[in-house]
Amino acid sequence: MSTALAALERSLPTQFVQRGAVMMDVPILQPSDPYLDTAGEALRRRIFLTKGEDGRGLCLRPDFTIPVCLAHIAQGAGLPRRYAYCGTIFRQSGDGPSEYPQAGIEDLGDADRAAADGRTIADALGVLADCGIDLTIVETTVGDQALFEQFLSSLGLPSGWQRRLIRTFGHDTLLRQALESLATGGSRASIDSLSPELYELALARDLAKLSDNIRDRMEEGGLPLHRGRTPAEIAGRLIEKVAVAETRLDRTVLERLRAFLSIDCPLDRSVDALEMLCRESGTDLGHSLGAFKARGEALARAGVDLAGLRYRAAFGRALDYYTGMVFEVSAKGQDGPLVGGGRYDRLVSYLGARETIPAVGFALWPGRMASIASGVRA
Ligand SMILES: N[C@@H](Cc1c[nH]c[nH+]1)C(=O)O
Repeated sequence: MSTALAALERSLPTQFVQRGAVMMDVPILQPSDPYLDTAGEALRRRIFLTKGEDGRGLCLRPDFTIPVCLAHIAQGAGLPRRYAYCGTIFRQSGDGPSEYPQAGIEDLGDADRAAADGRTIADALGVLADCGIDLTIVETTVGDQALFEQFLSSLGLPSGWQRRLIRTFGHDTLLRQALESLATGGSRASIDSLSPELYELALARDLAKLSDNIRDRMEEGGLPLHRGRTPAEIAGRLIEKVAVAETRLDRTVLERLRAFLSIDCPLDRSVDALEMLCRESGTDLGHSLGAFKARGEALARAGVDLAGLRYRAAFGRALDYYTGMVFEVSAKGQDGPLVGGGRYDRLVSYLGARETIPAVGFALWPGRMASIASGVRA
């Protein structure tokens, strides 16, 4: 290990504790289901999977966010609480290494979401600076999953399309392709093999008749039996699929979506840009825009210069658990982020907590930091 990396790994826990976090150790071997359900396509493919003696799916931890939340639930600790970690994560990669150091802070249970978001970005930048990274050579990009979802719902797209677009958020190419098929009705191929009878019932959104028809076909053995899916569930999906395939987006709606996605400006100008778009297109971003503004103010109060951050409406992170702010810090000219993080308000209850727990965090990549750091500050 390089001496720069070893020095970083020694200093990061102290820096986290100074920022009010408690260090947490989590096992390397983790249950795989939470990752398979929430990690998003890009990460899912890179997970090292195995099985326990009892057949339970396990994996080598591909990040710390999920294990930290699971450990928090298991310990039943009080909230709010900031957890920190520094250790190895495992992600398969074709040519490069598959083990990397990762360190970070997860902030659980702070109901003041704007303040917690602001503190997260401020801490991420503060830690980089304290590790000897010149902040003039880094670029911070901020996006907002909730704002994107709110904008989609304001367009009145069928829910299947909204879900499809939400899944592509954070993958620029997939998002472009999805917009392309929305413009041309290009996803019809996905329903070409559907029988005319099923197609008509799905198009008419006749759930009862469609379910009956599917049940009959299943009983006759005409359709493969999907383990665990009822005829009504299959019918519901089919209705959605046909609606998605049949939607060709109205030009003006598509232009509004493209105009939103093309917003790319310094963060201090983002509220003006969003408000102008809303005014021009008659869109109401409601509560999400309010939360976005409050976050900007909290960031400024936390000492972050908003003019130095970039807001990109199409910026998302390729993990499915995010629900609000997402961000990355990268060194200009270097591949891969130094820091990545965001808000994930649904994850902790999904993992088993009884109540909804607001949560936000960031992870640092010490290997990348070591190659550009000029030395940890004493
Ligand atoms: N676990 C995420 C980063 C993160 C921490 N907290 C929230 N997001 C990653 O590995 O990219």
